[in-house]
Amino acid sequence: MGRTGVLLLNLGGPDSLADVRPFLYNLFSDPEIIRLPFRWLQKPLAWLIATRRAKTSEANYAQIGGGSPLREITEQQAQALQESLAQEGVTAKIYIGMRYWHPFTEAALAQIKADGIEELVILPLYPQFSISTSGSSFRLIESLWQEDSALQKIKYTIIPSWFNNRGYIQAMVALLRQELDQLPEPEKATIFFSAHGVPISYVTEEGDPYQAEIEACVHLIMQTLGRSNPHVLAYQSRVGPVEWLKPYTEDVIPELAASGVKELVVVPISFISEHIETLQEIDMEYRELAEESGIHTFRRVPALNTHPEFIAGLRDLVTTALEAPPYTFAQVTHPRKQFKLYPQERWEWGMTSAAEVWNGRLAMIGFIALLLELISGQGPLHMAGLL
Ligand SMILES: C=CC1=C(C)c2cc3[nH]c(cc4nc(cc5[nH]c(cc1n2)c(C)c5CCC(=O)O)C(CCC(=O)O)=C4C)c(C)c3C=C
Ligand SMILES: [Fe+2]
Ligand SMILES: [Fe+2]
Repeated sequence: MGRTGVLLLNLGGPDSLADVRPFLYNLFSDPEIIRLPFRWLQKPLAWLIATRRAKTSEANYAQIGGGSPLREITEQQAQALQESLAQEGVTAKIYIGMRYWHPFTEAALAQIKADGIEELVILPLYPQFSISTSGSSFRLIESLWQEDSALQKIKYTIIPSWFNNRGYIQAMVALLRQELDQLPEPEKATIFFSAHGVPISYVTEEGDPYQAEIEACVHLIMQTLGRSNPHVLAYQSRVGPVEWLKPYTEDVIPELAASGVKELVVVPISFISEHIETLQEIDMEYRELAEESGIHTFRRVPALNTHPEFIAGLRDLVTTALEAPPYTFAQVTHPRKQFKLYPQERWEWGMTSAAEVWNGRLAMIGFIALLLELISGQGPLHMAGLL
C-alpha cells in the first residue's frame, strides 16, 4: 500500500467576528447554496447578502464566544481518527478541507500533493448527503482534480454518505439515552429530531436524497433506541425567501406545547460537531421559544464530537473504503441519473439562443430591481430577510 491519506470535508466556520462577513461571502458565492440563473450575478449578490446578514450573524457568533468551534473540534476528530486507524494497523495522514473557511479544501489538496499521498479516502463529515453540503465539496474537488495532473495520479475513493453507519448510530443512541435517563420519567419525553433544512426544490426538483436519508436515519436511531417515546422530525436554520423542507422547527415547538407536551429532548440530527446551529440556535433561540410556549423541560443531546463509538464508525468507513473498489466523482455526480447533483446544470444544458436573449433581459430587470431595493431599503428581498 502506498502513502495513504484521508480528507475530511466540512463546511468551516469563522474563527473570529472579523471573519464572519468574508465567511458568509464565500458561502453565498457558492451556486450550490444560492442558485441563480446567471453566474455573473452570483458574486455581487453574495457580497450584498453577506454584507446585510453579517450583523445578525456576528451577534449570534458573539453569543457563542466570538467564533465557530468547528475547526478545533474537526482537528480533534482528525487526531482521534488517525489514532484509531493506527490501532488497526492503518497508517494514514488526515487532512481537513473546509468549504468556506480555513483550512480550505484547496490548501488541503495542495498539502496532499506535497506529501506525496498515493491513495486518498474522501470522507465528508456530513452523515446525510445534500447537494448543498457534500455535493458542493465534491463538485469543488472534482473541478480541482480536472485541472491538475498531479492530483490525477492519486488513487482516490469517495464516501458519499454514511447515515446508516453502525458506530454513528450507536453513538447517537448512547448520547440520546443518556439525556433521556436524566429525566424523572424518561419514557414520557418527546424526542425532537431537528435537522438543518434545505430549500424544498432541492429535493422535489433536483432529487437531493437529503430528506430521505434524514428520515431513514431517524428511523434507525429510534429502532436502535428501542423505546416507545413519541418522536417528531423538523427542519431548522431556514435562510432566504424560498420554501424549505417542512415542518419548520420554530413552528413545531409551539404546536407541541399547545398540544400539552411539557418535555422535549432535542437531537441535532444533521450535525456531528457543536457549532453555531447547536450552541446558539437550538440552545438559545429554540430554548427560549420552548420556554415561552410552556415547555418546562428542554434538553439538547450533545453533538458527537470525538465520541469513541463515532470515531470507531469513521475508522470502519475508511478501512472499508480502502478495501472496496474505488468510488469515483462520476459515480457520485451521475449515479445512473437517479438524481441530479448539480442543479445549475439545467441552465447550462438548456441554453438556446432564444433562452439567452430572455436570460439577458430578465437579468437586467433583476439587477435594476436589486439596485432599486438597495437604494430604497424596501422590497421582496428585505421582506424575506435576505437584505
Ligand atoms: C447538513 C448540514 C447543513 C446543510 C444541509 C446546510 C445547508 C444550507 N446552509 C445555508 C446557509 C447557512 N449555513 C450556515 C452555517 C452552517 N451550516 C451548516 C450545515 C449545513 N448547512 C453548518 C455546520 C454551519 C455552521 C458553521 C459554523 O460556523 O459553525 C450559515 C452561517 C451562519 C448564519 O449566518 O446563520 C448560513 C448563512 C443554506 C442557504 C443551505 C442550503 C441551501
Ligand atoms: Fe448551513
Ligand atoms: Fe442559523
